[in-house]
Amino acid sequence: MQGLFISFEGIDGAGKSSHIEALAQAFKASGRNVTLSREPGGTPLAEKIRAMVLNDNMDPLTEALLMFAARRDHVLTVIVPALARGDVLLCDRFTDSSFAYQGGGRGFDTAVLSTLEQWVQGEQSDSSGLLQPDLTVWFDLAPEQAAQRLLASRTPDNFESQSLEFFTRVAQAYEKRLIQDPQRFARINADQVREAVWTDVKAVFVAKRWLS
Ligand SMILES: Nc1ncnc2c1ncn2[C@@H]1O[C@H](COP(=O)(O)OP(=O)(O)O)[C@@H](O)[C@H]1O
Ligand SMILES: Cc1cn([C@H]2C[C@H](O)[C@@H](COP(=O)(O)OP(=O)(O)O)O2)c(=O)[nH]c1=O
Repeated sequence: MQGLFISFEGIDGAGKSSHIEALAQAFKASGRNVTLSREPGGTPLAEKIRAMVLNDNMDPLTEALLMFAARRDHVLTVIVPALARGDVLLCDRFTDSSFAYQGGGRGFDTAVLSTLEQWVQGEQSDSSGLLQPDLTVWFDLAPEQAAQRLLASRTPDNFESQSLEFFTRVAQAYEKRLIQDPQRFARINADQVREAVWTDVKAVFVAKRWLS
């Protein structure tokens, strides 16, 4: 069976987590092997990098390089092998996060990000160019709403402690990525009760005939 690469995106607090878990269960129930992973992270090396980027102070270039260094290890040791096995790979964040957070949020040069994307994902692809998810599910929620949800839930890290303006830029950068590659994205209205969000998420997978 052909592997499926699905990434999940959105600003912090948009509510990705429980739906990724539910999709993993649904795919397993349909008989598929599922690999669950996340970025930054997903390998022992990349998890060490994750601890640094989420907690240490650094300049935007260092941050961007570390995100892509973690991704390189993740692509080579988890993503490519999982897809070769025919797994459904559910990944909490991928390169769209770098364009959204480093590009949009931090204002870092997106041309440099595109070069890093090419280096890290270029040689893994077939003739079409880059290794990219087959589908990216974008949980779209206003930054004000996401901040409310996070207030109630956890101690903020380097990114979660950013301003509403930062997250507005992150959300705008996601929108730009969607416009550049609309076929790859499913935009979910995350400003609904959890059950309604799940109904919308599930419908995307049913429409693609990946779940019934
Ligand atoms: N539809 C929803 N309505 C209200 N709160 C939600 C909803 N979905 C998730 N939450 C809560 O919002 C917080 C952030 O959700 P989480 O899944 O951790 O977000 P993310 O992984 O996208 O950062 C958690 O406390 C979670 O329980
Ligand atoms: C993958 C990636 C994540 N990030 C940020 C977005 C998130 O704030 C943070 C970690 O994401 P996430 O795992 O969603 O955080 P949490 O476990 O707290 O829900 O890393 C980037 O800035 N660039 C990237 O390329």
